[in-house]
Amino acid sequence: MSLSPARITIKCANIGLRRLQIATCLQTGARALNHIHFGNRRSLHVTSNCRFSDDSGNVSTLFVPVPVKLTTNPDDIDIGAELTSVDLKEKKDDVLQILNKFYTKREMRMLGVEQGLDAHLFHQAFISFRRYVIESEHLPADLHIILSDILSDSGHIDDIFPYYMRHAKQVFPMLDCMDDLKKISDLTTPANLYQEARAMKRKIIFHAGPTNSGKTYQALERFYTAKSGVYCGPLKLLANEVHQKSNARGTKNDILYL
Ligand SMILES: Nc1ncnc2c1ncn2[C@@H]1O[C@H](COP(=O)(O)OP(=O)(O)OP(=O)(O)O)[C@@H](O)[C@H]1O
Repeated sequence: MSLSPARITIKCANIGLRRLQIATCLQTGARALNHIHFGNRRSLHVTSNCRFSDDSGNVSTLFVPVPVKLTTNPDDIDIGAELTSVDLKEKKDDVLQILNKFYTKREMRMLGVEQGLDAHLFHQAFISFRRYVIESEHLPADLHIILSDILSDSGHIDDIFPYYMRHAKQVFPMLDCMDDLKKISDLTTPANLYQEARAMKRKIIFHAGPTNSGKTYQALERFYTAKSGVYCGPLKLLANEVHQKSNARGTKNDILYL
């Protein structure tokens, strides 16, 4: 994106709050930060004495399962059924039994944990997987064959795991990038963030003072007269106000809502 005027007014919306919530939980394993608000124009207040509504205090409850599309076109060729001559829909109850056995196996849970699925995620992914298997018009051939083999006692229930996991990663795509997610959400050592920017020689003027003492006023006066600058504000209204005032004073700037 190219922004021609030298000034940009940014309104920081809620986009960061969920990240902060996840970050805090990932780092501390603590309860969610349910109240985050900007009390005045310069300070971010965080209240951390609230619990998750389910009271589990578990970061995985923050991840919302992605619905997986069922295969619903009955005209598509069911390769699995053609190869195995087994119609899984006719054996729905048996398939359900197999899936439920799979779900209750401790070894499967432990394998799940190794892949980043705690009890909550394992359960959520299983509900989606079971629905996918039972309600799809037909299944991918490999999964169909595995289930047919298990039904005929020539396969083992544990063989389901890779297919369950493949599904789980569709339901929870973050499973493939949990390490990266933890890294970018790491707010525990702010001094190590933005190393390139910190390496630059910069002059930082910190305005401290009581409410209504003119901190924003002084900073904005400097903003209006500087060669370039960015104003970041917590409210759309504030960003609009600064944007309009700045333009009215002949200091052209763009506004960007995040
Ligand atoms: N030197 C000044 N000349 C004219 N008006 C001023 C001056 N300093 C402050 N004001 C006005 O006083 C009001 C409060 O100032 P400002 O918003 O800058 O205070 P603040 O310290 O940033 O407050 P807060 O802590 O609530 O954010 C504003 O309406 C501002 O325009």
